[in-house]
Amino acid sequence: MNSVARKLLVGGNWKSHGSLKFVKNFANDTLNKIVYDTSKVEIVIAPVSIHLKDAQEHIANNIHISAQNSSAFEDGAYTGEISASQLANFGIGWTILGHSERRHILGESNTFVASKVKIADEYGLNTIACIGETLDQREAGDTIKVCTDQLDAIRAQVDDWSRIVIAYEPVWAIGTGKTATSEQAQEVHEQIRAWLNENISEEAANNTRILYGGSVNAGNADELIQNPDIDGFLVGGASLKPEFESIVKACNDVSK
Ligand SMILES: O=C(CO)COP(=O)(O)O
Repeated sequence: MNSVARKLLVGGNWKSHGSLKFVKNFANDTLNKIVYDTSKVEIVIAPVSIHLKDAQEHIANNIHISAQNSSAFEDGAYTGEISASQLANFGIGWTILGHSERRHILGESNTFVASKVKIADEYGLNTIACIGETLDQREAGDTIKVCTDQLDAIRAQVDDWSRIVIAYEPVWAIGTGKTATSEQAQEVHEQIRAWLNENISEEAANNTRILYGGSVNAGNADELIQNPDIDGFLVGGASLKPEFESIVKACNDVSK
């Protein structure tokens, strides 16, 4: 594989947090003031869906707005769902799919997640596809198998990987304060890239961003981003705080 410069990506997954006041204040006080090189770093912020319009209105600074989910179905009789076509129509260019909270709390299967990625791709949305193992799976030595099974399910339905960003989020590191060590994260990212090379294409392996997520904060971002296969972060808790700026800065300042 050639080494190519991939644009780094910092995603803020706000989960089911925030209010309209928070969206406006955080946009004005933090997000819109972040100084970064847009040729090097991309920022994507994902508020809850009823805050998307306000996020579009208040968040500037070349920051993309993302949904936190999109439907596995087209428009139709699917109560409570928001379709990829409706998001695209609303001017939303990104969606987060397969987050472990949806896989584990809401029971989304690998195949169901893959159906969502397929439809999102058909409507031109960029997808941050989340994968990752539980602690039990890691301790059983199944980390790579779990991750590649999740990726295989997407591969079975999606040919074009150019709009897919992968987020490796070990479930045991999410919201726990336990970050994967730099070595643990790099090891998995390297194997995900090797999977892309073998199963999608060399081009996909070279170009696909692989983000790390799980207790990323201002204190560990500098070290994690030094790794050759870590192309940015998907940040939960720290993306709701002013320290998000330092995480973007860590990506902006790294030389790879
Ligand atoms: O789930 C995550 C991002 O999608 C990570 O959450 P935390 O950064 O809060 O651990």
